[in-house]
Amino acid sequence: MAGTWVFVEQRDGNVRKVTYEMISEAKKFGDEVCAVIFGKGIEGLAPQFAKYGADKVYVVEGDVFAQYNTGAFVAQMAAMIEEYKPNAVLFAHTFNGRDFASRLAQKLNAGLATDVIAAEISAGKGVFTRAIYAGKAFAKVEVTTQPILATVRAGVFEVKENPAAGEVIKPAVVATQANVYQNIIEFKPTVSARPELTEADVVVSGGRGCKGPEGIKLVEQLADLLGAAVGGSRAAIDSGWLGHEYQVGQTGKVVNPTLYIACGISGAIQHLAGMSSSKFITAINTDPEAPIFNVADFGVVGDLFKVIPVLCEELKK
Ligand SMILES: Cc1cc2nc3c(=O)[nH]c(=O)nc-3n(C[C@H](O)[C@H](O)[C@H](O)COP(=O)(O)OP(=O)(O)OC[C@H]3O[C@@H](n4cnc5c(N)ncnc54)[C@H](O)[C@@H]3O)c2cc1C
Repeated sequence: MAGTWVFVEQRDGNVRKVTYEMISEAKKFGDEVCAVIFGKGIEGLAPQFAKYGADKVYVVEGDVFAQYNTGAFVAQMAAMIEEYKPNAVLFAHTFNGRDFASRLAQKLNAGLATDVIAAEISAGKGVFTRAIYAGKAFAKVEVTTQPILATVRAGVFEVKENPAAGEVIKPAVVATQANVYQNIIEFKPTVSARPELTEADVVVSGGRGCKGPEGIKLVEQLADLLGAAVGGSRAAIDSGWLGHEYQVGQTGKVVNPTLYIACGISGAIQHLAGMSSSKFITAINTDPEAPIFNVADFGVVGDLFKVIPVLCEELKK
C-alpha cells in the first residue's frame, strides 16, 4: 500500500481551498501524493493540483457524480482503494467530507481520525492530533488499519506551491445509478458577496449581545469593511437574526481564520469549539468576566453599539 490520496472537495468546479492545504501537507510525508476528483465535467480541473504537489490526479467523471451522494461516492472510492491500494486517504472535514469518510470507513472496516489539526503519516500508520471536549483538550490518535482515513479541518495547513507531474489517471467507473439512494432534487446556494465562512481569513461574529437585527447590521458593516465573512453564535441564530448557515460552534461550522472578532458573544464552550483555533481572537463585550476574554488575544470591554461604529469610522479613513 502506498501513496497519500487527497479527495478534492469541489462544487460546480469550484475547488475548496482546504483541498490545496491537504495536498501541500501530504507532500511532507514523503510518499506519492494523488488528488482524487469525482464529478461531472471536471476533467479541466486536473492540472491545477499538480501545482501544489499532486504526482497523480485520479479523475472520475460521470452523471452519477454530478452532485455529492453517499452511495455512489462510497462505492466508487471503495473500488478504487481495492484496485490502487493507497496508504492513506484524506478528506476535508466538511459536511460532505464527514459523511463520505465515515461511510467509507464503515464499508472498509478502516480506522478514521476526524477533525484533524496535525498529521504524521508513514507506511501503515497515521498519527493525528484532534481537538476534543469542544476544543478544551487535544488527543493524539493512531490509525493502524489500511487505508488510513482522516478528515482534516480547513485552514490549519499552509498552501504551498510545489510543482509535480500531475499525471492524469482515469479509473474504471463502477458506481451506477443503482448505488444512489438519495437524490438531491434542488440545490439553492446562499448568494453572498462575502467570503465563505469556513474559508475566510477574517470572520466577524455576532451573538446575543447584538440584541436584534440592528446589532447584526453593525457586525455586517464591520465585516464588509474588512472583507470578512459573517458568523454568529447559536443564540443569534436561534433568535432568527442570522440563518443557520452562519452558526459557528460545536453544532455549527468550525472556522479557523487569521482573525476572529466576537461581538456580544460570551464564549460558551460550544461556541469556542468552532473558533478557538483562530490565529488571533478579538472580543467586544460589556462584561469583563465573559469567558471569551480567556481565549482573546485582544479585547475591548465595551458596548458593541458604541465600539463597532468607531471601528468602522477608523477603517474607512
Ligand atoms: C448541545 C449544545 C450545542 C451547542 N452548540 C452551539 C454552537 O454550535 N454554537 C454556539 O454559539 N452555541 C452553541 N450552543 C449554545 C451555547 O451553550 C451558548 O448558549 C451560546 O453560545 C450563547 O450565545 P451568546 O454568547 O451569543 O449569548 P450569551 O451567552 O447570552 O452572551 C451574550 C454576551 O453578550 C454580551 N453583551 C450584552 N450586551 C452587549 C453589548 N451591548 N455589547 C457587547 N457585549 C454585550 C454579554 O456580556 C454576554 O457575554 C450549544 C449548546 C448546547 C447545549
